Formats: sequence, C-alpha cells, structure tokens
Amino acid sequence: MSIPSMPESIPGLEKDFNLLRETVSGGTSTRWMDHKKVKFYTNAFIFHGNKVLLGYKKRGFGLHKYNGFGGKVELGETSLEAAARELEEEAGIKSALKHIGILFFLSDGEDCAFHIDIYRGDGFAGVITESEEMRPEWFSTSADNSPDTGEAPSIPYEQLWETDPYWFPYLLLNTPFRGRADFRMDSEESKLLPCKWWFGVLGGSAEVAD
Ligand SMILES: COc1nc(N)nc2c1ncn2[C@H]1C[C@H](O)[C@@H](COP(=O)(O)OP(=O)(O)OP(=O)(O)O)O1
Repeated sequence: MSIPSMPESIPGLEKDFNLLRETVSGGTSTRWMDHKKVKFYTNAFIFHGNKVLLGYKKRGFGLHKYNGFGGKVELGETSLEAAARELEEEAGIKSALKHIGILFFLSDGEDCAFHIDIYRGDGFAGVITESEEMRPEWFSTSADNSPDTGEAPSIPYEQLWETDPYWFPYLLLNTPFRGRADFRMDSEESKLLPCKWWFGVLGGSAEVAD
C-alpha cells in the first residue's frame, strides 16, 4: 500500500495544518498561486432534520449557483457576527452557528485570496424569507431520498461551486475540515475551473470522500 505524501503546509492553511489529515488533492498545476492580500468571508449552512438549507444566488458573485448564506466580514465585526448578520439578511433567520471549516480560494489574475469561514447551524429561529440576493430552498441530506417519498430534492452538486463536492461530505458529517483551491480561467468553457486543490479533516475519523 502506498502512503500519500503529505506536503509540509498549504499557504493559507498553515494554522491547524499539523492537525490535518489529507482527504483529497489534485489538479494540473504544480505550484500554488501567489497572493498579496486576503479578504474574509463567511458561509453558513442550516440543518433541520434530514435537510440542509441552501440559497440560490440571484445576483452578483456566484450568480445562479446554490451556496450557504454569507458574504464579506465588515470592518469591526467578528467572523461569527458577520455570519449571523448575513444569514439574517439573506434568509431572514437566526441560528446558533458553529464554526466547522476554513476554505481558502485563489483565482488567476486576482492578487486577493478569499478566506471563507464555514459555519453549521442545527435548527433555526424565525421565518425563512427570500431576499433580493438569495432564494432559500431545502435539500435532502439522505442518500436514499427519492421523488415519490415526498422528501426534499437531493443536493444539486452540479449547481454548487466545482470544489464543493470535496468538502460537503464533511459538512454533512459535522466533521471539522480545511481546504484550498486555486482557479484558472478555462478558455474552452469560458469560466474559472479549479487547477490545484487540497482538502483535509481535523483529526482522524471521518469517512474519506471518493
Ligand atoms: C470556490 O469558491 C467558492 N466556493 C463556495 N462554496 N463559496 C464561495 C466561493 N467563493 C466565494 N464563496 C462564497 C463566500 C460568500 O459566502 C459568498 C460571496 O459573498 P458575496 O460576494 O455575496 O458577499 P456580500 O458581502 O453578500 O456581497 P454584496 O456586496 O453583494 O452584498 O460566496
């Protein structure tokens, strides 16, 4: 059995790196992109029973994709305060949010990296309300849901960001994770696609994604 080689660290994920266990890495690039600045964002995913709430992005960055609820951390706010504010602005609800992941993204031609704190909320208060930015919708977290059981539809992985399927299993399993992906403009598809990525879990016992 071959043991995958472990890089010494991943720029942007240095904190906690010694606690991480790699789960998946890949891409065509051999080196990580450089960056000069980092912008801080949040992303919150709400769970209720066997469902997860995602928002369909109606404008701006990530248009027509499903994602958690979040945005920029404003001056003077903590990341958790920003996550709670964005959840209320975009979906009309509050939740006891727990920090579960950190993602670090870079795009070719951008000297600014995205650091995204991922939060998980189990349960919520308030009435889920569509905003001008997001249309909230429930999706099933069960692997075996079928349309005739009256369950929510399956998570639409093809309408999430391309690297989300690598870390979503850890969010669903409630397992702390970290990851980085660099994106490059694909001239054939005319969109940014991942060219190098690395994802890992903190500690040792999560199921590894295929
Ligand atoms: C691969 O890259 C990404 N994947 C995922 N899953 N989410 C990402 C990625 N890159 C950015 N995001 C998230 C981070 C934020 O939650 C949103 C972007 O926030 P937005 O631009 O909407 O920020 P706001 O402060 O709400 O902006 P406005 O000025 O438009 O209100 O996407």
